[in-house]
Amino acid sequence: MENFQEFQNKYFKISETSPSKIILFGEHAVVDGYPAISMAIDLKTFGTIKKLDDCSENCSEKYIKIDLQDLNEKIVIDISNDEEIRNFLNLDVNNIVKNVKYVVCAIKNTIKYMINNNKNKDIKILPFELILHSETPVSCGLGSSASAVLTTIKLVSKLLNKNLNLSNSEMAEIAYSVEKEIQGRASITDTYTVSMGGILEIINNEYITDDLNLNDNLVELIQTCNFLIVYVEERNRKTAELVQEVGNNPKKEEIFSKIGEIISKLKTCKNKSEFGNLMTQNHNLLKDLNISTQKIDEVVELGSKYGLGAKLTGAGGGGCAIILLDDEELRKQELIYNLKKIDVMEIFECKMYLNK
Ligand SMILES: Nc1ncnc2c1ncn2[C@@H]1O[C@H](COP(=O)(O)OP(=O)(O)O)[C@@H](O)[C@H]1O
Ligand SMILES: C[C@@](O)(CCOP(=O)(O)O)CC(=O)O
Ligand SMILES: [Mg+2]
Repeated sequence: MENFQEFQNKYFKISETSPSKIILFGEHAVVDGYPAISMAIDLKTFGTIKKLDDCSENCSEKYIKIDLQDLNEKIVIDISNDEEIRNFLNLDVNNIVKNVKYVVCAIKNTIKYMINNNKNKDIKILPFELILHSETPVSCGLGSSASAVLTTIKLVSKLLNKNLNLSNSEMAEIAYSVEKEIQGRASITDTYTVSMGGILEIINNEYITDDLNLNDNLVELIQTCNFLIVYVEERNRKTAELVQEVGNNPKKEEIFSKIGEIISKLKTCKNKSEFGNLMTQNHNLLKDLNISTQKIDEVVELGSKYGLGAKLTGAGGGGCAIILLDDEELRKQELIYNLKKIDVMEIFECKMYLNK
């Protein structure tokens, strides 16, 4: 009969969750160093990991198994010998055609980080099975990529060394390395927001949290705001493509600096009406960047009519919009009624996520 240690090794199962995010101001411009304001939200990715039977040293077949339920994809990575492991750690994930690249890259970069930072000198890459599921709709501007990546990093680092407690900023650093590797051009916004929780300001690709001098008045104002998240329509392009396209837009500097000016005005913004107005102004600049769609514009119009302002959130090209709600319940009901009339995909109440 197996002893307790053997039993634990065999069935050791770890579960983790991570939030997703909205960008209140500054998407795309933030990739070029302009400021952005983001907030972690309570729509989560869940994951679980367990060791697979680690057959004897001479065993010729060892695998990492990944089950990505939302993508309907199952993947197997061969780690049977040193050469297979080396190949995996040197893998160019952008050669993978399927959408599994974020999670595969997260596993690869976590293992590399642990090896390079000597957190676990004799790190043994054990066969394991990882399962992910997200309540955040995938690829629609709510940072599902960052959320799936962070959940994977938490699980893999814990499984490979259960005494190792990577800090939130270490995990954010690994998560950012993944988004950068896949997007090419990427800011730290999504990965740091889901890792740190709360409200963040990003400037020059560095972050300021609300306990690190982020403008108090602004944080207080945002905390009194009620946002609605509207999943307007499916996005047919990934963030990576949209970011490249915007990067080649000849008007981008002019538009980004106007987005920067909106964020400066935010610092002296006194009330929700002004805040909502600035959101709509930010949206109009994203429209000029050609990343909005007719249906998102319709939702933004409804958001400005029945709420206090609205904009698309994330990379655009479809996906989600956020609306700042009027405090009057009747206006909210009118808004929801009109959103349903134009057949939006889903409506979420927006709750801020704070890291305990
Ligand atoms: N639940 C998930 N499980 C596995 N991979 C996911 C999940 N959610 C997102 N991803 C990965 O992230 C990609 C979408 O990322 P991206 O285009 O940046 O959209 P988003 O705006 O949601 O971050 C998916 O194609 C997939 O590779
Ligand atoms: C467009 C961008 O500013 C945010 C992308 O967010 P999402 O992947 O669409 O959730 C890109 C980035 O900051 O790296
Ligand atoms: Mg993303």
